Amino acid sequence: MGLAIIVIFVFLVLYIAHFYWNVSKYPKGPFPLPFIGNLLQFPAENIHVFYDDLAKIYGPCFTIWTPLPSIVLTDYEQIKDAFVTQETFTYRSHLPPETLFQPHDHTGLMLTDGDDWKLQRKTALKILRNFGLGKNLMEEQVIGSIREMQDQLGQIKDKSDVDLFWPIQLCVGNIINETLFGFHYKHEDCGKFQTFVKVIDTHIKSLRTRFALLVAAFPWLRNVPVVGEIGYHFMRRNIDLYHNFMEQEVASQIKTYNQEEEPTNFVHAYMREMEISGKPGLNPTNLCASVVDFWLAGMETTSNSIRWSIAYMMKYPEIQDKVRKEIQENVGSSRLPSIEDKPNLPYTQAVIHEVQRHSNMVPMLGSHKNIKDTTILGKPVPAETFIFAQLWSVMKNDSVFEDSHLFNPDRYLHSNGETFRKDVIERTIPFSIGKRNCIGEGLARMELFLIFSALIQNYEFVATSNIDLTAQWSTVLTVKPYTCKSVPQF
Ligand code: HEM
Repeated sequence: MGLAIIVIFVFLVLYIAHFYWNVSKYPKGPFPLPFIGNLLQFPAENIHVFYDDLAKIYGPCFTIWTPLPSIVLTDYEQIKDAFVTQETFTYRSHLPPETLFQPHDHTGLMLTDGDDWKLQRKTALKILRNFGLGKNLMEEQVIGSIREMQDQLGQIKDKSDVDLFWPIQLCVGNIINETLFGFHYKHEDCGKFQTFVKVIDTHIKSLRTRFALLVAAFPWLRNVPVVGEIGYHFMRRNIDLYHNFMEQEVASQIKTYNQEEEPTNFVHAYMREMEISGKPGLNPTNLCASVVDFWLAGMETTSNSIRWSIAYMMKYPEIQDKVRKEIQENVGSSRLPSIEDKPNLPYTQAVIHEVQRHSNMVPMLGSHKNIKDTTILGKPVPAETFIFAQLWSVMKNDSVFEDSHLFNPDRYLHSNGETFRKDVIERTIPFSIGKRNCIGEGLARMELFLIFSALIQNYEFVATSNIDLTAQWSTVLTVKPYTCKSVPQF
């Protein structure tokens, strides 16, 4: 008995000594405790605000123990040095809850790294580029989905109390669905779509809880009641519903693939790439995983951005009027705005930038990891450290955004109201920067422009109650639910 106590005591002393020796190798941050790191200091919500406050004490590159060593980056120069300049930070954590995104780790785009990731990313980018070139399939698909949304909005009888949630969600979902599978849901018959939107929503909300962080640090906690259930099993069961659904959709598209025809959806185009390249990494498992990634990464982000933009327009009706005036003068009312109109609508573009900056919707990125010892602007980063890059802090604190708390689209334009301020655009980074930035950025920018300008062209949106722009916290910062009066313009 006495010996056992001595052994445990020695083990604890050695563990604690090793822990603090390890702590000394990282950039300074709040004092961590052995076993639990800084977890007790974590707020239940708004972790990005907690990190932002810590940056005021420890600077823009500090360590937080979750209880795994994680470096938080809160300003542009640090993020640029890590993600643009260095390749080593393109690696992922490969820990839950992020691994739950896929039925199999190391598949698809978001959860792969090294050569596997390069192959998937290169293939997906090639397909998306091909869709955006030539007859511009992508723009056609976006406009087709906008028409479906217009139809849905037009059929709403009581225009004094309109909830835009599902029309926007379906429009964005249909664009991804068209791109991936080549068909879209009719608004009168979209029960299946609504079910998996709810599954994704639940998953995104459960990603950043303390229990999820604990299970990431100590995977054996999955077997402990309550912690394991909330931090792992509940999420696994929920997201499996969605994986099954995606597998079925991909399987039915694979059946319709015809080698003789030019591919018009992602599944067919990927199959074509499988045939042409013969690379073993291009296979049905990675195809399915890439499709899962596109849905997860592309839907909530884009639909939320559009919901935010209408909320801002209701809060600032004079800005909404100015956007509509610009659209009416340059596009008119007989057709929907197109990408060709973009250069003639600088104010509309400035508003979209400012909504993305001010709503600051993706507060911090999914975890990145470096596989080699390195430095970030002189600060040591040992291999296998997790990196949390806070885009939120950049777009709130960077000195280029004067009076950053104000919603002011004019900050993007020179005094002539026509040309853009490159210095301000450069630091507006909602899609992140560098080697692992958003692969859907081009599509997302097209969607934001075409959907937002079509909505403002066709309706005046008037708040029916106070518009509260305080965000709801989850992996993506969402706007509080609102309803509005939608006044048709023609
Ligand atoms: C307003 C809309 C969007 C925003 C703000 C956004 C933002 C981001 C950000 C910040 C990242 C980097 C994540 C990281 O480094 O961990 C990212 C990655 C990604 N995004 Fe987007 N995104 C949007 C729309 C889309 C769309 C429409 C798609 C595809 C249809 C998409 C697909 C992806 C994928 C697959 C990745 C992972 C890339 C990789 O790991 O190499 N996103 N997105």
